[in-house]
Amino acid sequence: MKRTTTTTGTAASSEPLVRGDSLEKTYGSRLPFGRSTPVLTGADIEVRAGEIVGIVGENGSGKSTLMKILVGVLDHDAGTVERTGTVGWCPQEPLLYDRLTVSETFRLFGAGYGMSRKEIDAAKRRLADELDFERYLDYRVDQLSGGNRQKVNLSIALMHDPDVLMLDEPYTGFDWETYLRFWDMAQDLADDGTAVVMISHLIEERSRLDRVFEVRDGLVHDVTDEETASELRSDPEEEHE
Ligand SMILES: Nc1ncnc2c1ncn2[C@@H]1O[C@H](COP(=O)(O)OP(=O)(O)OP(=O)(O)O)[C@@H](O)[C@H]1O
Repeated sequence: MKRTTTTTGTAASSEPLVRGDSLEKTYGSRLPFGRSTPVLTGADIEVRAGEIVGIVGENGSGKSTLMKILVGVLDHDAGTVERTGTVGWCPQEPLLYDRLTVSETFRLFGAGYGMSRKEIDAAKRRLADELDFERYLDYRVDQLSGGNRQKVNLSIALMHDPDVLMLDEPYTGFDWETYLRFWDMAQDLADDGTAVVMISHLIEERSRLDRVFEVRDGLVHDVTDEETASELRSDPEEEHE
């Protein structure tokens, strides 16, 4: 099974790696005669190499829908998506097989990514060390705690060193230390030229994001400058100046 979506071409620094233009998506009703739900009505977004981009917005505004369309796992009704390079996706709900062990999970996804046995093993050791789950490598996925399952979910998205990393609230269930380690990893990846796109709900982490896009009323708004302005407004030191 493959989680990557690949097109030809390599990522030059600060070139757009993912671009969505005029994206539209309406979900059909789950009930007969029920109402359909228009979610995106002409959304534009561009993500460049080496930046950490946050996608924010109210519950139900369409953040996950937008991300799934950019990853390529959900069809859109209109508009275009362009991707360059490989994509890693960490969905909100882990898409893991309960009956496989953690090591077997790495082997399965690594094979899907086209990695050699040696590369898979190296990635597994590195990520298990960084996210501190070495002692669970022989556990079955259904025996893991929620936080450890999420660590595996994130590692699977990262293991093939993708050019673009799409993360849907990747730290749900992480303890504080793991959360901080996660951010170090995200920063290191961005420093190496990976484009990191993250759905975020935490005001606290806005300062870690290079750009912030808000999904609102079916569109994507670049609110980076508004965020910076509101941060300055709420900075007590600024107020005393
Ligand atoms: N498969 C589906 N079928 C029908 N409606 C859906 C489906 N998936 C999502 N929706 C609806 O589309 C809207 C956007 O959902 P989405 O999950 O993209 O929002 P979100 O911004 O990621 O929300 P949250 O912050 O709660 O995770 C919601 O009204 C949701 O109920």
